[in-house]
Amino acid sequence: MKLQQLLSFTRKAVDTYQMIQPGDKIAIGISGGKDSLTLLYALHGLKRFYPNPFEIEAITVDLGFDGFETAPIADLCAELNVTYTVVKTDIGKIIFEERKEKNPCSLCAKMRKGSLNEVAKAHGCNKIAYGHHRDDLVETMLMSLMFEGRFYCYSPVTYLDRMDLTVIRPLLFVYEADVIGFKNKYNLPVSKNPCPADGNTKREYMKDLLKQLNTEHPGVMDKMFHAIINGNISSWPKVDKVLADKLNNI
Ligand SMILES: Nc1ncnc2c1ncn2[C@@H]1O[C@H](COP(=O)(O)OP(=O)(O)OP(=O)(O)O)[C@@H](O)[C@H]1O
Repeated sequence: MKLQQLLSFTRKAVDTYQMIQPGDKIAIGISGGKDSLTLLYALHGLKRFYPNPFEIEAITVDLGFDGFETAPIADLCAELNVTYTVVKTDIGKIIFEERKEKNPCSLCAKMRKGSLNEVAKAHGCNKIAYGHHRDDLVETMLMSLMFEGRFYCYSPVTYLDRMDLTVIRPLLFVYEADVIGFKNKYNLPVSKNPCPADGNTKREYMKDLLKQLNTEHPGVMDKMFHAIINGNISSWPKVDKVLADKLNNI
C-alpha cells in the first residue's frame, strides 16, 4: 500500500466517524509494532491537508522488558518532526515476576492504557489514537463472541469520562495485509515485541482460525466486518441513511 492509499482510508474513517475536531491534540500510542508506526505516518500525513487543524505527538509505554529498542522510533519521530515520549514502567516485571499472572494480557493492557492516558493528559492531549485495523476488529468481535458470549467490539470513537479523553481508531478501515505492505514498502523501523506471551495468546489463536475460515470461505472476514460496522453493536453509532451511504464500498 502506498502512502496515498493509507491517507485515503484514514480520511474516510476520520470523516465517517468525525474523529477529529479543530484544535485537537492527539497522542498516538506507539508500541513499536507495524500498526502503530503506520498510524504515525497516517496522522502525520493527514495533518498536512485535513481541514480541521490538529496536533499530534507520539508516546510509547516501555513495559520494561529487556531488549526493547526505542531509538529507531525516536529517529523516525525526529525525521517527521513529531514530539516523542517514552514512559518507563515496570509493568512487565509486575505481571510476569511478581504476580505471575496466568492471563497476563488483560492486566497488561489495563496498566499500559492507564500509563498512556495519564501521560497524554499531562501533555495536554484530549485524544488518544490506537493503531487497531480492520482485522483487529474482526478478531476482537469473534473473541468476545466465543469466549464471553456477547456480540461486541470497541467502537471507532470512545469517550473515557473518568479521564475526559477520547480514544480514536483511524485505521479501522485498513486491512492488516495493507499495513504489512506499507511497513515493507516504507521500511518502518518495527521494534520486536519482547513480551514472553507474544505469539502465544488467544488473539493468535483467533488470527489462525480466521485465516483458515477465510481460506475455506473467501470473503467471510468482510462479512463479519460489515456485521460490526452496520450498527448492530450497542456502543456503535446507529446507521442511518447518511452513514449507510458513507459505509458503502468499505
Ligand atoms: N506499549 C505501548 N505504548 C503505547 N501505545 C501502545 C503500546 N502498546 C499498544 N499500544 C497502542 O495500542 C494499540 C493496540 O494495541 P495492541 O497490543 O493490540 O497492538 P498491535 O495490534 O499489536 O499493534 P502494533 O502492531 O502497533 O503493536 C496499538 O496499535 C498502539 O496504538
